[in-house]
Amino acid sequence: MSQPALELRDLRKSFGRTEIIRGVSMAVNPGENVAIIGPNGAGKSTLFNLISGRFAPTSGEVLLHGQRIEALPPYEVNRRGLARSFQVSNLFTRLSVFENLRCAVLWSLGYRYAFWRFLSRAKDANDRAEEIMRMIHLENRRDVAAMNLTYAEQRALEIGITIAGGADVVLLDEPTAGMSRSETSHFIDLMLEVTTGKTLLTVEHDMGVVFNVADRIAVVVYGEVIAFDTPEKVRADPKVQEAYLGSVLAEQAAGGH
Ligand SMILES: Nc1ncnc2c1ncn2[C@@H]1O[C@H](COP(=O)(O)OP(=O)(O)OP(=O)(O)O)[C@@H](O)[C@H]1O
Repeated sequence: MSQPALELRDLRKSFGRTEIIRGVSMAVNPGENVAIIGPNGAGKSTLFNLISGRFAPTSGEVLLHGQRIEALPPYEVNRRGLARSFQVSNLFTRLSVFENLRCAVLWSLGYRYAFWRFLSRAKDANDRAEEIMRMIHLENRRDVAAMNLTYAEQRALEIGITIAGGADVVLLDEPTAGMSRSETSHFIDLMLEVTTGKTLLTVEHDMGVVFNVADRIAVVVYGEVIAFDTPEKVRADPKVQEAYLGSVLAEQAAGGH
């Protein structure tokens, strides 16, 4: 068995007296595509914040390729190969597609600290930005300001920015939120294409996407992972049906979201 790409060991987080993450342990294999689902307020975003270094856990461990990272700041976690996108847009709205990508590449290379190195390696950064732009199919929108892109294009650009530094573990927070059915299906294809070979964790509310795309699904309810298994097993799990899926699937079948 290979070493997990990402492992959580009895992770806990309290805000004040309230324990929000209540002993989460899970191991994600290299190249695996894991969806995290659960009711609003269950702690999914908090879990992402703990993994990506935005919050320090109250106790427990986070291991990236076997190395503990729970005490590291986000930029250091990022440097070690874990990147995260946000629910709220992370784009420089007045900069073009290409400029946004180039900023992300330069940032990931650490050139913000050394201007002379920046100059000597600027061509590499430009080449990499062009390459990512092609990967996310935005080469025809190269010089368009991010604020003038369609919503789906903005989300594609965000994925490009997230992977710009070459991270091999990628966390995406609600990547298809706010998209129409057809936008979602295009976007999922793109997401899978650009993250091929990478370990992918998504927080996702669209159960159609989750059950079609994920290798395994972690169900978070009230700060605990109550199930972490293949889509078939999670769907059939009575605990999951009772705590979450029963009501959500009924709601989505009725046309809600
Ligand atoms: N910085 C914070 N300080 C205090 N409480 C917080 C903080 N961040 C989150 N919480 C609380 O932790 C709980 C879990 O929130 P979280 O955003 O992680 O849930 P979620 O599963 O991502 O929900 P959603 O699906 O609505 O995004 C909520 O009750 C929230 O109010």
